[in-house]
Amino acid sequence: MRFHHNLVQATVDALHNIFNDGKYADQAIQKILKRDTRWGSRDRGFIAETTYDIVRYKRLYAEIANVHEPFKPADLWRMTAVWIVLKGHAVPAWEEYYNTPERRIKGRFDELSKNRVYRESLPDWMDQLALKELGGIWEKEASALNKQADVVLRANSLKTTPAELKEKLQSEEIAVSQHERFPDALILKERANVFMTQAFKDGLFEVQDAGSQLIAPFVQVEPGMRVMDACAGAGGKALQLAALMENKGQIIATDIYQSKLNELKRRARRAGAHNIETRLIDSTKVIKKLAGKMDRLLIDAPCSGLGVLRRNPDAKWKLQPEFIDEIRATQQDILQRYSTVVKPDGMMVYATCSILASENENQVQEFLKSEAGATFELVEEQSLLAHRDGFDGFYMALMKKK
Ligand SMILES: C[S@@+](CC[C@H](N)C(=O)[O-])C[C@H]1O[C@@H](n2cnc3c(N)ncnc32)[C@H](O)[C@@H]1O
Repeated sequence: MRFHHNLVQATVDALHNIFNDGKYADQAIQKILKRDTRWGSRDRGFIAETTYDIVRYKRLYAEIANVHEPFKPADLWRMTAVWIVLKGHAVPAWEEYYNTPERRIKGRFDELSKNRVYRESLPDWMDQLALKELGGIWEKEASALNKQADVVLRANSLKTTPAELKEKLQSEEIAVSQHERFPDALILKERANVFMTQAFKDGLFEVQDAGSQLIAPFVQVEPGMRVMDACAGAGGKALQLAALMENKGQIIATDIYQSKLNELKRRARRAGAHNIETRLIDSTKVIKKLAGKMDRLLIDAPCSGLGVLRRNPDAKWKLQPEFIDEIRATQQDILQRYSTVVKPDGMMVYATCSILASENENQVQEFLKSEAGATFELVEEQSLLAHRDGFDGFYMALMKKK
């Protein structure tokens, strides 16, 4: 493989923004990619994938390169040299790579790989917490969460079918495959910028992981129902709920951030979803007004995001144990307060993109034992794990109001 100095320089700059300035990896990469309009898709792919790879394996690469945070530019260059050697490529004869100790790098890799926290590049606290909660399967899950995630689309049934979309994408030179477990999902055979396609501009699909696509159907909505999507964010699940409801009935999408709800409205227009109404949660009144009125409630709760590390590897370095404690309290509070909107015989789904029992099953059990939860019964639980199911990690519980 032939390396280009300006592309590695761009990678080093992106890493600086992520590691030293605390920027989110996706945003830092998007910004760097705007730097040179002459870069083609291969160049862009190189910068994005190399940056993500080094973010994923930060602890391992930093240890091998013997560098420490905050990283100086020379340290980041050393980490890219480690990446090049471990990928089996010849190190370019550039000044930054002068005297790269290739044999030592390989030796250190073999030595450090015996220890999971280095091999899978994990903070100690995260490794211990996940081991405590997941037991023996953590080993395999940690490794699966370090694999690059597929790009998965959800065909928007308000406008198209998966078969029709597949053809349209093919005409735009994007090849996709289908998966029997995920009926609306199309998986890209090769990475591409799907947001540039006409099919996207026409609202024929959304980018949504296959695991995430199982949550809205789990809510068992029907056309004409009144449904609340309590933690709607920018609306990934709300748009899918609208499609499942064939635009009939009402979806009340709430969040504590107006900016996310604005983005939801924009996406809904593109998708042709007309039955979504957004409401900002800026006081307790919003929930009180809806008490006992909803046929269905979806709580797609804020969580640690440990199930989606393949997509957000920088979360390994940004997450703190205190945040997970706080988010657990928020999850229980949301369950307690929002569950009041469900009418008798109505149903509620609690979902997260976490793989920790303390954010999932244990939260549901705690809720069911509480006063608010005593009027609900658990119908079904489902969880997805990256190593077992091949997609992101998710949890969902369906509860019925007695
Ligand atoms: C997992 S994300 C939602 C993703 C979204 N449902 C989707 O499918 O794209 C969780 C959301 O909960 C919101 N949130 C956090 N605390 C909340 C609260 N107390 N009430 C409502 N939403 C809240 C966050 O702003 C965030 O958008």
